[in-house]
Amino acid sequence: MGLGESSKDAGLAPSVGQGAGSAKRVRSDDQEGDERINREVKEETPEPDEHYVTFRSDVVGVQYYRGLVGKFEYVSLRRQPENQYDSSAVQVVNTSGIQVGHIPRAVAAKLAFLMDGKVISVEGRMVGQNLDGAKHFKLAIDVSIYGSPRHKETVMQELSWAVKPAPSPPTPSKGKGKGHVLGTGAEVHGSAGSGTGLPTAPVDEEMRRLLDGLKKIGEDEKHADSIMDSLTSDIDVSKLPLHPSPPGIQDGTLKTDLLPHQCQALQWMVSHEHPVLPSKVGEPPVQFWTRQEDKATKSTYWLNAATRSPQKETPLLGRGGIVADGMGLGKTLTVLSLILATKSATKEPSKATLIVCPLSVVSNWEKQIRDHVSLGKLSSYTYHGANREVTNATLHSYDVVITTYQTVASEAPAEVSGGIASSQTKKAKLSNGALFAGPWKRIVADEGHVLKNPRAKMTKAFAALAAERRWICTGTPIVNSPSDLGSLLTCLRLCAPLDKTDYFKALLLRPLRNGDPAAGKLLQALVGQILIRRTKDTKNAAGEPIVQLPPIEFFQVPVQLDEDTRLLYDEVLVTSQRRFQEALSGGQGGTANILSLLTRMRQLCLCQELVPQSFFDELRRKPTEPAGETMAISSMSDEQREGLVEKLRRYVADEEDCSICFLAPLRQPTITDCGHSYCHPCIDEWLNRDLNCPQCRHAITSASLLSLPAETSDFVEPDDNASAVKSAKITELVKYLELFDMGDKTLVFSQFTSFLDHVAATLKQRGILFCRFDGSMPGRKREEVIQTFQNPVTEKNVATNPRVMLISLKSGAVGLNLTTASNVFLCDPWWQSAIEAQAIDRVHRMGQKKPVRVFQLIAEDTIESRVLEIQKHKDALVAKAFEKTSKGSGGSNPQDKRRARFDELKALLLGSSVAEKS
Ligand SMILES: Nc1ncnc2c1ncn2[C@@H]1O[C@H](COP(=O)(O)OP(=O)(O)OP(=O)(O)O)[C@@H](O)[C@H]1O
Repeated sequence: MGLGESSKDAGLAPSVGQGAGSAKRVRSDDQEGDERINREVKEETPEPDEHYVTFRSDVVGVQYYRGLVGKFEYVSLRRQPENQYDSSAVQVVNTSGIQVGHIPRAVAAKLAFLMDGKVISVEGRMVGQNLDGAKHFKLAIDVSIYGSPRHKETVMQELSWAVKPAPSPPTPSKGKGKGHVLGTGAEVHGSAGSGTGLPTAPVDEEMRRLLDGLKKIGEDEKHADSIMDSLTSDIDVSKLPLHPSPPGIQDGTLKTDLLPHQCQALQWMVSHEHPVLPSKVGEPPVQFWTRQEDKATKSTYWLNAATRSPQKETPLLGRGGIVADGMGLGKTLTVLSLILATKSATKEPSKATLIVCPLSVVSNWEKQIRDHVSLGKLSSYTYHGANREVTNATLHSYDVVITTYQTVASEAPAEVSGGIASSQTKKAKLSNGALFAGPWKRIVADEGHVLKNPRAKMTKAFAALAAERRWICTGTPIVNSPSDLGSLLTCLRLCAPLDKTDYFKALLLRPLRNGDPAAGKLLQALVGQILIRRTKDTKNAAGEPIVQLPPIEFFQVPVQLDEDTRLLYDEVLVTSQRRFQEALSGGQGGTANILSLLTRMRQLCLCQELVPQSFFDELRRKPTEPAGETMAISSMSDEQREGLVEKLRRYVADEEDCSICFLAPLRQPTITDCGHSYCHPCIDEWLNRDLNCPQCRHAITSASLLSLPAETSDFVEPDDNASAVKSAKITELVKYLELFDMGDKTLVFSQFTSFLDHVAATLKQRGILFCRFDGSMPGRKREEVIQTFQNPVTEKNVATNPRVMLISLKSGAVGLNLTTASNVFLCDPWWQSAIEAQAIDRVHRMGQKKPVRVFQLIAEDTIESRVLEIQKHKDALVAKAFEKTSKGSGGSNPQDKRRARFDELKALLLGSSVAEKS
C-alpha cells in the first residue's frame, strides 16, 4: 500500500499473525497513480524545503490500530479532517500505509492549520517501536517540520512551542550498521538517514567525497558520467552471468549475434523482470526487502532495509529497471533481444512492448528492427502522427509499438495532464487515446533521462501508463542531482516506497543534503539494485574492452578572421569588456546584455552575416540618444509580428541563453519589440524593476512582449535563400571536404542553424552533395534524411549520395546512429564539451569501421580559444569532483549555476582564470 491510501483501507490490512503469503508477488499497475498534476517545467525548480524544527512527541492510541513500526522507521503524518472526534487530527501511518495511531490532540491542534494551508510539510521518525508483541499505548516519535525559507520567520513564531532543547537526533547506533543491503556489500547504518535536518555525525572520508561530488553535479553530462561511475564502481559487471540461449543467428530470430556484454544485459533484464524475494533469513535483500525472524514467536516477517519498516504481508515487487550503458553500446538491440527472448511467455495481459522515445530516435528503432531482426520474427508498428487511428486491440496485437514522449503526453487522461484534458487538444483529436486504454506487457522509455523532471507532463504521462514490466534506457540517469533518480523510480514503480516522491525525499534527498553517509550508501545500494551500467572503457573478465572501436583522432584547426570581421569583432569585444567592468562595479544594467554581446562575438567567429546591421547601430548609439519608442505588439502590422516570431524561433532553434538568467533553453521564449529574447518569467520579473530592455535599453512594457505560441516553437525551415558568404571557417571546412576521399562522409555541427544555411549555400556552389538534419524536423523528413545519409557511397550513387550532413549541435545529436560518417567538424566550441562528446558519439560507436577524425574549427585570438580553456577546466573539475571538498563551479541550484556562469564570463572577457574560482 502507498501513502495515498485512506485510513479506512489501511485499517483493513492484515495484522501480525496472519499468513505471510507466498514469497513471490508482483504489483499491478492499478495500485499506483496518485500524483498531483502541476504545470510542466523545464528547469529544475528547487522545492521550498528548509528544516524548521524537530521536536519529540508521541504516537497515541497505538492499541487501537494494527500498524507496526520499527525503531527509526520513517512514518507519514497525514491530516484527517474527517475524524468525527477531532477535526484537527493527524494520523501516523507506517510505510505499508497502515495506521499506527495519532499525534496527541494538543500537538495536532497546533499543526493542523499549517498543514492544511500547505505552509509546512511534516515528517516523523519513530523513536519507540511496537514489534516486540507487547501492548503499547503510545510510542515516542520525532517530528520534523520543513517549509519555504521565505516563510520561516513567520511560521516559526507559530511553532515557538516546539523549540525546546533539541533532542538528540534519532541516529541509530553510532557503530557500523545493521542491515546488509544488497549483494554489493553496502551496509545501511541503521536507518537510511536521520531525516531530521539536525547536524549529523562526522562522516567517513570516502562517502564525504561522494556527497560533495553529488552536490556539484551540473548540467554537464560528464558530471553525470562521473557520478554514475562512482555510484557503480563497487559493482563488478564483468562477472555478470550470460543469458544461456540468447536470440541470435542460430535460432533464426536475429541477423546479428549479441555481443557478450549484451548477453549479460539480457540475462540481467530477464532476472529483473522476474524478481524473487529472499526465501530465507540472512539472504541478500531484493528491492530492499529482507526476511527476518521474530525471536519471540519464531515466525518470520519482512523488513525493508531502506525504511526499516517491518510487515507481515508479502511485499510487492516492481518488474524492470534502468539500462544505463554508455552511448553506442547497443541498448536498442539488447531491448529487442529481451522482447524476442520473452516472446513465448504466455498469460500476459498483452503481447506488446511499447517503446517511448524522442521523435529523433523513432527511425533508429525502426531501422534497428529492420537491420537486426529476422523477417517475420517481430511485428512492429509506429504509433505517431497520422498513424494513430488504430484501435487499442490492434496495437496490442503487435510485438513492438514505437511512439514518442509527446504522443504519450498528448493522450494522457486529464487527471494526469494537470486538469487540461489533453483530448481537447488538436493533436489528441487525431487519436482515440489507445496508449492508455489497457495494460502493456512492457514499456520502455528510451533516452529516459528526459523523465528526470517529476513535474513535467511527459513524466507524469509515462508514469501513468499501465504495464507489467517497466524499463528506462539512458546513459545518464542522473544529470542534475540524485532527485533525477527519484523521478525515474516513480516511472518504474520500483523499490516501493522509494518510488514515491515524499519517501524518496525523506529517506534519500534530505539526508544526502545533510551529508548523512548512510543516505549515500542507500543511494549506492539503490543504484546497484535497479541499474546496469557499462561504458566503452568497461573491461570484460579477460581484461579486454567490451567493445572494439576504431581509433579516434582530434585536430584543432586554427582559422584567422579576415580584416573586416576582425574590426567588427574587436568593436564588440571592447564594448563587452567595458560593460562587464561596469557591471562588476555595480553599474546600471548588470550583466544582462553581456551574454548577447558574447553571442554576437561567437557569430562573428563564424561569419559576419549572422549579425544584423541593427545590432551595430545599437552598439554605436551614444548612451544619451533615445533607443526608440516602445511599440505594442497589438499595434504592429502582421508582417512585423511575423518577423519577430521568425526571429524568436531562430533564437529557440539556436538554443540561445537568456541574458537575464544566463540559462538555456529559454523558458516560455519571449521577444521584445526591439528583437531581444528572454525567458518569459525573467523578463516579466525584470519589468517590475526596470522598463528598459536589458540588452539595448529600449523602453519596453508587457504589451511590447511577444511569446512564442507552443506549436510554432518546433521546426525552423532551412533558409534556402541564404547566400555563400565570406567566412574563414567555411573556407577551411570546404578545403578539407574537397580533400577527403569520395567515400568518406562528414558531419558538420554548429549551434547556429543560420550558419548552416550559409555553409549549405557554399556547398551548393562547390557542387558538394549534402543533406540537413535538425532535431525538430518532422518525423518522416528526419527518417528520410538519415536513411539517405546512412547509404554508403558507391560508384553507382556517387552523383546523388550526400557526403556531408549539416546538423544542429544541440538538437540533432541525441540517439542517432550516423556511423557511415567518419569525419566530424565542430564549427563553434561552447561551454559544454559533453554536448560535443555526444555529437562525436554518433559516429564513434559500434558499427564504425573506419578511424574517426574530429576537427574543431577555432578562430584564433577570439573568445573561442578561451572557451576551450573553460571546457578543459570544467572537465578537470569533473575528474576531481569526488576528491575535492571545496565548492567548485556548477552547483546544483540556479544561483550556483549563475555564479559559475558569471565566473566563466569573467574568464572569457577579462582573461581571469576560472581555475582560481574553484
Ligand atoms: N551485437 C551487435 N553487433 C553489431 N552491431 C551492433 C550490435 N549491437 C548493436 N550494434 C550496432 O551498434 C550501434 C549502436 O547501437 P545503439 O544505437 O543501440 O546504441 P545505444 O546504446 O542505444 O546508444 P545511444 O545511447 O547513443 O542511443 C548501432 O548501429 C547498432 O546497430
